[in-house]
Amino acid sequence: MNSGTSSPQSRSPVCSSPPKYAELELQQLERIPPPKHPVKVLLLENVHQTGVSLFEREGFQVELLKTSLTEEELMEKIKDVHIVGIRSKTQVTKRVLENASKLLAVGCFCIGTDQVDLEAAERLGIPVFNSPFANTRSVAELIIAEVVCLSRKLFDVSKGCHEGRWLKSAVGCHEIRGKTLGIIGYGHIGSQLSVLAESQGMNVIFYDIIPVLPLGNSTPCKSLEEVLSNADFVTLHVPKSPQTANMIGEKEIKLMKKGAYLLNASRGTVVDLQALANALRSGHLAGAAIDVYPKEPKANGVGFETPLQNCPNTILTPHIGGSTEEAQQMIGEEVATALIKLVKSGSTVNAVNFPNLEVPFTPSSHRILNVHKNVPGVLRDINEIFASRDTNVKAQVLGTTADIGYLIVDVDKETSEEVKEAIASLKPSLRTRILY
Ligand SMILES: NC(=O)c1ccc[n+]([C@@H]2O[C@H](COP(=O)([O-])OP(=O)(O)OC[C@H]3O[C@@H](n4cnc5c(N)ncnc54)[C@H](O)[C@@H]3O)[C@@H](O)[C@H]2O)c1
Ligand SMILES: O=C(O)[C@H](O)COP(=O)(O)O
Repeated sequence: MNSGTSSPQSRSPVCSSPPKYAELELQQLERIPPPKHPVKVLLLENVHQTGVSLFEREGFQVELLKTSLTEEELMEKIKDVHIVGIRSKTQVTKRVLENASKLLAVGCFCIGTDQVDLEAAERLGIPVFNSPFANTRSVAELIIAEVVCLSRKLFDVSKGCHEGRWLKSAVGCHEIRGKTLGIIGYGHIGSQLSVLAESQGMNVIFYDIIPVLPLGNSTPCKSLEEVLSNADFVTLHVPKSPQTANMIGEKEIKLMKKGAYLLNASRGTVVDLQALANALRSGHLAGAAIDVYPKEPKANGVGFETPLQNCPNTILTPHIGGSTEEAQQMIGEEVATALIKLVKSGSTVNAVNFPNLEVPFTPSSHRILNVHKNVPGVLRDINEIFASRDTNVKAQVLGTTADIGYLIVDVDKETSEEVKEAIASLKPSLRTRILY
């Protein structure tokens, strides 16, 4: 395993300018006193250097690993970590979270958060952050490229040339203009792709489980089946969920037009790859482009296997939909900024499993945070602790979910360890932290 403290990564010219988004956000935190204790950050899966630099600028101690870790490895490593940053591979399970008594937050440096047990994190008082659309454009562009490549059998003829075979032919090769792209899941990526596809002269139809605004001239369909039976290209942009598990299997592939193409850059659980391989080998489908797999290697190297290997006109990529310098830089900035804000100010804005709260900094205030089980009377008990110590509350904001309450309190006196202990010992308290 390649590891080290803040080991430098290769940087392209597009990433050398200072991150503007982060600058603006972090400037607002400059007046806040630094954290009372050293902050340890563990970053896995080669999180981009922009994130590393932002943490280091705050004086946080960063350890960056190139790969993901197994559950056992992570359980060991996370024990004394305050912030953990992952991408799509690392599974942050309930067991891992229960072993992370110092953990303040999890940062998913990607879109998907299905790799984290969000419910367990919430119940343990740990907010989880992601980057909801920084790699959207990268995925949409990849799909457009693949639609063209599949229509022209580009990978097969290119492979032929590399191997010394000249395979000039127009048979089965088409323009994409006038063809129908069927998008399953019309969220950030699906809708962005819709715009790009129409600009290439494609007709767009789509299916989503919620009502969404059809962009341009795209047409919503009433069912998955309607998209499958009418599209020349079917592309999947749904999240991993129990509803999307194996949503495309033998039955669904049979509904697709003969000679149609299937693309999946969402999650590997969505398509039954053996059924897809059968359809490609039988000639029912004319090609496929697959970026995600039910089981993906935890690090780069050899040994990857899928039933799609050597299927005709089949593009296989190693989960690189969001892997561009632009996307990774933006993700690094966005997620690191959210995590720094959480550490310094308690802000949970954009957390995916937590009440979203933010309280502006006011000089001469002292801030304490408390996460508790959402039961009646907690606020009364906490305020009683302050009142009995002649401490005046200057600002107090509470947000709740069904299970937890998150409280940010600003008071007029520096909070002592004794007061912190009194709050932390309340039965419903999950996590209590003095910020400044
Ligand atoms: N290959 C990559 O590198 C890569 C990069 C980014 C995202 N992704 C994956 O792509 C997924 C989609 O990303 P996004 O940003 O567009 O997410 P999003 O949340 O913006 O959109 C997902 C859409 O799917 C819809 N949906 C959910 N279940 C559905 C179902 N059963 N049938 C039809 N529609 C359904 C939702 O209503 C939503 O509109 C992510 O969850 C992630 O797993 C992969
Ligand atoms: O969820 C995502 O954003 C994508 O799957 C990309 O994940 P990655 O950062 O692990 O490439």
